[in-house]
Amino acid sequence: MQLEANNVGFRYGNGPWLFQGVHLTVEPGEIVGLTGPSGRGKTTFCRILSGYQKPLEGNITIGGIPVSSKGTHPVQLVFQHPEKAVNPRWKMEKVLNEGGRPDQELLDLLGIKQEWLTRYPSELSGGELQRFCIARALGSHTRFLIADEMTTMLDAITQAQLWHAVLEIAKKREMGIIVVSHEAKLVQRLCQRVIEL
Ligand SMILES: Nc1ncnc2c1ncn2[C@@H]1O[C@H](COP(=O)(O)OP(=O)(O)OP(=O)(O)O)[C@@H](O)[C@H]1O
Repeated sequence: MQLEANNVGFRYGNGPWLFQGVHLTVEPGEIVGLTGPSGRGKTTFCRILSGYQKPLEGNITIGGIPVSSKGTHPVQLVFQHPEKAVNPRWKMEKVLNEGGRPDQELLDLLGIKQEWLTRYPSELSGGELQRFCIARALGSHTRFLIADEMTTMLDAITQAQLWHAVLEIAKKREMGIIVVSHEAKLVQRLCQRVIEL
């Protein structure tokens, strides 16, 4: 079942249109890059694809059917700032289980240590926290993952480790991925095709 953006347009309030008439199709298992200059609306588009924001024009479908607003969204978004994506008052075990308990294999692949589970978000590094956000996004209902500058703040070794884990899971589950990144080399290496917003 493919993910489709059909003729999507959006603007904030009465401001100028950020984009209009955007078409995008992502097949299961496909890895697609999304680039464009800063401020063009990539993050906004990602939020629309993953159901956080309604498009003002057009719609988003999976397998030709509009995505239901009920239940776990099949398109999950991981973005650049993990500290903004977690409840600071929840211990990591609770954060992790928000989308259903991930299996141990996934936690091991992402290098999540048991001892981190009893800590609060403020007691982890950005890279450690991002591992949890990725694990949470990779729940069993996820069909498409959107990685919006997901590893931008990480060192090269951690970046490679996390992408290795995500690609392995994606391959196993035939999950599609949209990669948003300013790092042209990363996009080139990971993606089968790249579209410009
Ligand atoms: N909630 C909001 N209300 C009003 N304007 C907003 C809101 N969120 C974002 N914008 C504006 O919309 C434009 C697009 O923002 P967005 O974050 O989607 O762009 P982007 O392409 O992801 O940028 P970058 O590459 O710098 O991350 C920007 O000019 C931003 O200031």
